[in-house]
Amino acid sequence: MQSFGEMQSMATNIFSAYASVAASMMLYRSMVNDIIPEPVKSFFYSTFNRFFKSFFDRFFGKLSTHMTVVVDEQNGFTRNQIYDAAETYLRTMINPDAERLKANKSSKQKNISLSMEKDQQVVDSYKGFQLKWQFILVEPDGDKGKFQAERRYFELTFEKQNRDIVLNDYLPFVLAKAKEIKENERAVKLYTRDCPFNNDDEDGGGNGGGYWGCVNLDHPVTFDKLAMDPNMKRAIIEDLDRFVRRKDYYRKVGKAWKRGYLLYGPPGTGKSSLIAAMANYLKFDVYDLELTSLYSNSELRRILLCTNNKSILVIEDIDCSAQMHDRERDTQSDHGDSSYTKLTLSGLLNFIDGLWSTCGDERIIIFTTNHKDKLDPALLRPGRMDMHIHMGYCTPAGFDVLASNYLGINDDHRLVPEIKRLIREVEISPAELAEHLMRSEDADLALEGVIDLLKQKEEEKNEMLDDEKMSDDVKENNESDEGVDQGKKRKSGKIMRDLTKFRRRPNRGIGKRKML
Ligand SMILES: Nc1ncnc2c1ncn2[C@@H]1O[C@H](COP(=O)(O)OP(=O)(O)OP(=O)(O)O)[C@@H](O)[C@H]1O
Ligand SMILES: [Mg+2]
Repeated sequence: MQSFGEMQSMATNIFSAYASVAASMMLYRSMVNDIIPEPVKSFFYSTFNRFFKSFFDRFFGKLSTHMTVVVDEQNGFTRNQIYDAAETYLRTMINPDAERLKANKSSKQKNISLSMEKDQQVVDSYKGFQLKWQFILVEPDGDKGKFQAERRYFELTFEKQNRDIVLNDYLPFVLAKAKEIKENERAVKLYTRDCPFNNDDEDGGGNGGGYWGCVNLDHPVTFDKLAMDPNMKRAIIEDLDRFVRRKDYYRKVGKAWKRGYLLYGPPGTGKSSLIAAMANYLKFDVYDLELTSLYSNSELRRILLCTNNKSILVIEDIDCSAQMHDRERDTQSDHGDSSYTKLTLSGLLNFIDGLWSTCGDERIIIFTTNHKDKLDPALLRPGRMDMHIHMGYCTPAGFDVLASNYLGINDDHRLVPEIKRLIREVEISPAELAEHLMRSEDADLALEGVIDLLKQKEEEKNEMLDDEKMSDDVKENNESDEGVDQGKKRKSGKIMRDLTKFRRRPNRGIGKRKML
């Protein structure tokens, strides 16, 4: 057995032999350079270099305690997933003191990301040992490489004894981590049928052959910004979490990996905002489907089949499905063709339950309505929509969220108790409150404006109650007093008319706001 010193001197001898051979070759090269034709020369040089390189690699490789895994960008004609994952993962590991960095941003990303420069190294540690990543970029070789692409790869170097852990644990860990980073970086998209843009050029999918246009859904709303019942909010978040982690469970019970929500409540109570919060939370794209723009079940099927996984299909104001039945008659008369499949609510529901549910994964469907009572019973039958969520008028707890969100104040502000008292008395939507809270940057002024608004609503409510009481009294008198004169009768009729007029008055100040 040779000692380390002997091995070292042997290596030195071999190295000096290589150096002298290389020097002679240089001399020889310059002598024969002019005589030997180019193709013969290049064959000779490459064979020579390859021979010595593999000899030295093999010799010193045996002595080294480290090993290197090469992760090439390309795997034949396809991309190497480990390379892509390493690139993403290493972005988060780049040394803050690095002198050179590369900055990138694609249309799919929300923020700028950094990547490694040529020959840059990153040291990572995993389960108590260290690994070194190095990014290598080999540019094409002069004229010879005119038609070659540059070669990019990572070298991952670590101690040989950790080989199994690196291959079986560390690399899968890098793959999983990169997936997580990509999900977080990804901009959520809003797809609509009438959008002329398609900001989805990178993966080429998603626009369904032109059926959908899309833009980034840059809606800043998150669950903590939503004024709604805290228990309901928690229940929704838990439901979403359970849904996304139960892939295997859905498979096991033989159910499509889909979830349906029905959001109902008056205008301006946050139904559309809740959808945006769900999309931001799950990083799911949103497909906003306007049913009134469709004329047949087959058209509906085509566009629904062109939606991606991990998405939310939104059908707002589903109570307008009544119009679908009317349209059914219209199209029948227009086409005069009984084989033409008109768009019907049952067509939509059957498709969602049937074919659409068998293709694709992680799909959410959300219907919204201002009038749950007007909905077709088919939509409300048990099992159709998994969760019915009521978005109601603002509560005192909801006001705390709005006040902190819009004015940065909490409930120890002197005007807040009065506002909360009034909110308990009257019906006001978060949208209407939000609009008043934004009217001044001065919290006192904004809150005083809110108090005025609430007092006005309280007054109207009291007036209405008085009118109601009066009309009940008049009715009672009319019934009991047979000899009531005509003048009194006219008066009672007027009160009744006024009251009906008042009741029919639209919810003032609350416009129909479409957010998505
Ligand atoms: N619950 C809420 N929490 C926070 N802000 C809200 C809430 N509800 C409404 N808002 C504010 O009011 C605006 C309009 O609300 P949104 O469009 O979500 O209401 P909606 O229930 O969808 O109304 P519609 O029935 O008219 O579609 C939102 O952009 C948001 O600023
Ligand atoms: Mg809405």
